[in-house]
Amino acid sequence: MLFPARRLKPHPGRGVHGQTCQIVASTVCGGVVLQAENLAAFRGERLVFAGLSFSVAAGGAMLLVGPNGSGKSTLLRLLAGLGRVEAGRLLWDGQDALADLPTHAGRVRYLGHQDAVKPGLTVAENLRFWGAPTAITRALEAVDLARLADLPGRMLSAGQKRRLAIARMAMTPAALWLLDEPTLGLDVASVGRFGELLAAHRSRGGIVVAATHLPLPLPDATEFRLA
Ligand SMILES: Nc1ncnc2c1ncn2[C@@H]1O[C@H](COP(=O)(O)OP(=O)(O)OP(=O)(O)O)[C@@H](O)[C@H]1O
Repeated sequence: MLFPARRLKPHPGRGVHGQTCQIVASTVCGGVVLQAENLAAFRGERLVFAGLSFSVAAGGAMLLVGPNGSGKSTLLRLLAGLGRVEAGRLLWDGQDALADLPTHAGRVRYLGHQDAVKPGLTVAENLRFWGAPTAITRALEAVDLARLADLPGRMLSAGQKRRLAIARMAMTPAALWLLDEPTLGLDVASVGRFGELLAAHRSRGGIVVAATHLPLPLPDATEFRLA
């Protein structure tokens, strides 16, 4: 079902214009902005939200907050190119972000509720698709899992699985990190290490959009509330 944008009530979301891109590397180039204009989405037959508008600039972060069922995960899926946009537009650097889904997929890392750890592979083997051994070691050190590198994935605790998922996300450069309750199950030290990865990503001009009910180590993030 198509939903005419002009009938959708705008959401009082705030735009964000964060730092400019500091490093033009294999991640993000300067001035990139993620912009949503009057987005609407259904889940099943139900309109979950409509009229969502916001923007996040390179180096910026936005926290999606709101009660259970308000559509935070739905919005993240939509930003990842995984959901259907019923109305409105998602722009990347001024262009339709979803016109070329493979290109969009290449700029996105999505950390959802599932950690996608393969139980029969070791911790290190779980990352081997994503980089060379040195990069794997670095990524495991960043989440303090290096000493468990040879342990089968099935033997990890919930928090350790989440740390492995974070390591996988951080291994390959991508401009846009989409995080759904990323710190669920993490201990205090792991949240601190995750904060360092987030800061490094943002200092390279990366963008973070995160849905959460918990405090996140994202200084200066703008809140975007879903009703
Ligand atoms: N697979 C699905 N099929 C149909 N409806 C769904 C599906 N997944 C979620 N929904 C509905 O979409 C709405 C938004 O759900 P969503 O998961 O986006 O909310 P949320 O804000 O992330 O919630 P929470 O804070 O509990 O994680 C809810 O009403 C939910 O019942």
